[in-house]
Amino acid sequence: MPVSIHHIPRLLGLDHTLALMRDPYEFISRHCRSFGWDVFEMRLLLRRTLCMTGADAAKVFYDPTRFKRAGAAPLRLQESLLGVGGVQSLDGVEHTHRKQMFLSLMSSERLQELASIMTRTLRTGAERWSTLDRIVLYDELHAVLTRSVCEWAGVPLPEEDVTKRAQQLCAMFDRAGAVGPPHWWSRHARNRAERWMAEIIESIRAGRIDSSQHSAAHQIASYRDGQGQPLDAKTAAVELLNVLRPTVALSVYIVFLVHALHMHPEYKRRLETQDGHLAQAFVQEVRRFYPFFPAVPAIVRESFEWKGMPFTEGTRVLLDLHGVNHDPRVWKEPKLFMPDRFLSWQENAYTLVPQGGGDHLRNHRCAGEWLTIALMKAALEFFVTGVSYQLPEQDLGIDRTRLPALPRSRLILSDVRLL
Ligand code: HEM
Repeated sequence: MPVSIHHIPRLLGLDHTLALMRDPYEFISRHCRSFGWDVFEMRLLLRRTLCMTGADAAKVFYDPTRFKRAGAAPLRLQESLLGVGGVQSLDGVEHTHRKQMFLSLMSSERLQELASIMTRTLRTGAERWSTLDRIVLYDELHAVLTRSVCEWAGVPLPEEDVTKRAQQLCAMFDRAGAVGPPHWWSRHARNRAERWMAEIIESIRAGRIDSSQHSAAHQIASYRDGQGQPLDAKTAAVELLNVLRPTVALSVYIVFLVHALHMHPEYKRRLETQDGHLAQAFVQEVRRFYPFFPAVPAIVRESFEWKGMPFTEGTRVLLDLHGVNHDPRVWKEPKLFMPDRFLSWQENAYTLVPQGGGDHLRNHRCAGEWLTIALMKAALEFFVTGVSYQLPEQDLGIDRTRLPALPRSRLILSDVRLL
């Protein structure tokens, strides 16, 4: 029996876009708490929008019979973060077919291969860092991850282009949520990067680049859809960027790993001596605890009612990913950083959703989640046993008004020494 409510929880006012942008991580859960309900209505970009939080909401949100993704992402995010025509915007069999291609890149051997490349590249980076007074880790990681993922994905990257390409890949996720000039730079960066990727795809197809058959570039260039058709070069470029861009975005999580090690030195000591269970638990808690991707959008496919709220066909809906990860009904002391909670955790596709929920193939859950965990574990090992460093005086407070959130200092390291 659906629960009925007499008054629809609704935010008063013409539009709430600015309020959401000012407080992207807490906005939805704060209002759900004040309404005492898991869903409320507001206006976003002048459209009626429903915001939902909690594990039950995640279960409904990831039911593809109720929601679709075509037309869900606002144009400004397509022009910067996502691109047009990528897997994020597909539904049904077309989505599953293309998603399968992404998931086929994620065998455990391939994940370990990228983890080894990244560790090697981190060591080379740290050799240079050891000659400098101090470094800003967030900025340095962009080049490390760009080099690593290009090598792994079969994308040739001349040394003289590393800085430029790293800046372009970073701008797509680091400035996408901004307004004004930083957002325009993000769009410009996407245009340049898509042209670069389209050239790579065409060169592979013409046999001018001999990339490994297993590489992401080769797989995307030779992908055929359900009708046996290849992707046009622009869409293939968007999909190759769907591998490169988020891998460089791991710089955010690696900064948070080092931040967490600094704030909780007892874990550093335990990680030096304990087996992989604690490393896995530490990585999971970093993904749960720190703010990264605040919410995801979808569109109601056919009208239905949930918790007394009418979900009318065509309405935009936001699922509060950060709020689900901090829901006190599921997580004891959600605002405390406690990796031990994951030592006995039962895997659940709807309570821990930093990279989306549900099923990786059938739903839009992040295609790179296993890769993210593998690279975070490799980075954790490097910063625990591979290198020593100091954190000089700096502002380590997390700026939650920017997207993605980051320590205000972007994490400054000094006295770096390879061990
Ligand atoms: C850096 C950490 C990462 C975070 C926080 C993250 C987060 C997310 C989120 C929230 C979604 C959307 C889920 C949804 O729409 O329901 C997503 C989708 C996706 N992610 Fe990630 N991601 C990360 C890393 C990666 C990596 C490393 C890759 C690839 C190598 C990747 C590839 C994708 C793709 C292709 C999709 C679209 C999936 C689909 O629409 O079916 N992500 N990610």
